[in-house]
Amino acid sequence: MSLLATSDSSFPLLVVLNPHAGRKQGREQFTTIVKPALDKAEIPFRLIETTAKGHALTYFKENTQRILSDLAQSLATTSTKDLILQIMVLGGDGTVHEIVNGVLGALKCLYHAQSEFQPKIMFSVIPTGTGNSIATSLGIKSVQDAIDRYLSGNTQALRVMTVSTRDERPPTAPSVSVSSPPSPVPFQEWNVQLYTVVVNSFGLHAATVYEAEGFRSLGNDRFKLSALKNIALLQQYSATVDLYGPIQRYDGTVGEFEAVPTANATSPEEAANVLSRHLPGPFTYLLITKQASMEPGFKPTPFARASDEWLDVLCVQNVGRLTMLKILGEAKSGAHIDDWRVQYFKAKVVELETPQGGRLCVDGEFLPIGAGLSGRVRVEVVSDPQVQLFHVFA
Ligand SMILES: Nc1ncnc2c1ncn2[C@@H]1O[C@H](COP(=O)(O)OP(=O)(O)OP(=O)(O)O)[C@@H](O)[C@H]1O
Repeated sequence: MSLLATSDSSFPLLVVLNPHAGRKQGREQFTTIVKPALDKAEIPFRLIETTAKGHALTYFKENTQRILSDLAQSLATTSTKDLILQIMVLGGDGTVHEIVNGVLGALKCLYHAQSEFQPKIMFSVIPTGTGNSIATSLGIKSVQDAIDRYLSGNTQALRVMTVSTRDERPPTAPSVSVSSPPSPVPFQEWNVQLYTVVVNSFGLHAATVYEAEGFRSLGNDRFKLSALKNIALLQQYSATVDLYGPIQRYDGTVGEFEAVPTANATSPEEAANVLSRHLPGPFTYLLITKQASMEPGFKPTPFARASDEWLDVLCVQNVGRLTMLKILGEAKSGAHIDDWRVQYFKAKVVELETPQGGRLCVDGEFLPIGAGLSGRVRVEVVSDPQVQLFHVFA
């Protein structure tokens, strides 16, 4: 998709610079590479430098309506469907996550009044964070590469996931049982807590990200150090996970995803519509993501695509230290998915429930999970066009 048809060259590109991301080199990268490139291309921009955690979230919550109204004025249009707002992010996935949540928080109230309100938000992600999962999954190799892709104008959808918890009303669905998985609980009973663009994780991955914050000065190595520490003290995380479908599972013998077989299916069509799969845990490692790579050289869900409607679910249940080390070692290239102890699914909805509570890592933030059915958490890919506004220069 090219931007040339609908963007307004006089409206400034918003450049959001997180000076704290990665090894704190964002400012330098901006001054030496990004700004000269934008100046050379005569692209006007407005710089927003974040000053603290949560700044980008608050900024976009408070200012998105005004920014879009200024953009509409500059385009002399009344149709919000024509609006394309470009945001260049010098930061990592956490900064993109804050902006997405800020924009959607700002637009929520407009939707009651105006069902047609669907601007497009185009991100240019300049990888100056640590993991840079979005940029790495797109194959972006450097700051210059990201700028070149911005200037070439090709974009693709950046599908958003929701993370929801149950509301306070008493449950109407049957409680979970190992022998018979529950039906998905109707969406009206769920409250969206957060929007997420990269990864939701539980178990070792969540523990690794949680502790890696303390090793920020090490750059990318902070994840390796934290992972090694958590593998040395490896825990199994009690939970049950239900996948709702249709569901596909990667089959290493053919190198493809296949519909999850069911004992009762009488035809391939029926098998393709398997609607649920119950995983009893305990979990060593669980990722629910739309990105193929979490960081350069780490490709846990190699078939994930930011632009499609699938959740990629990587699941390792109840394995020991050596097996986990082997699996993570092979995940550098993506070869781990051929290991029989790794379950790799595609699903539409994932629900997780823990007996004693725990924490879900949501794009680097941490959502506490309550114990039992009332703490059940649900992840799904958004199909609502009023939420699915985001695109990324690819
Ligand atoms: N000026 C600031 N000082 C301190 N923290 C900030 C500042 N601006 C933003 N932050 C916070 O920095 C954190 C890290 O940002 P971000 O996630 O983009 O980088 P990263 O963690 O290095 O990269 P990645 O998420 O790709 O691994 C975010 O939680 C963000 O809220």
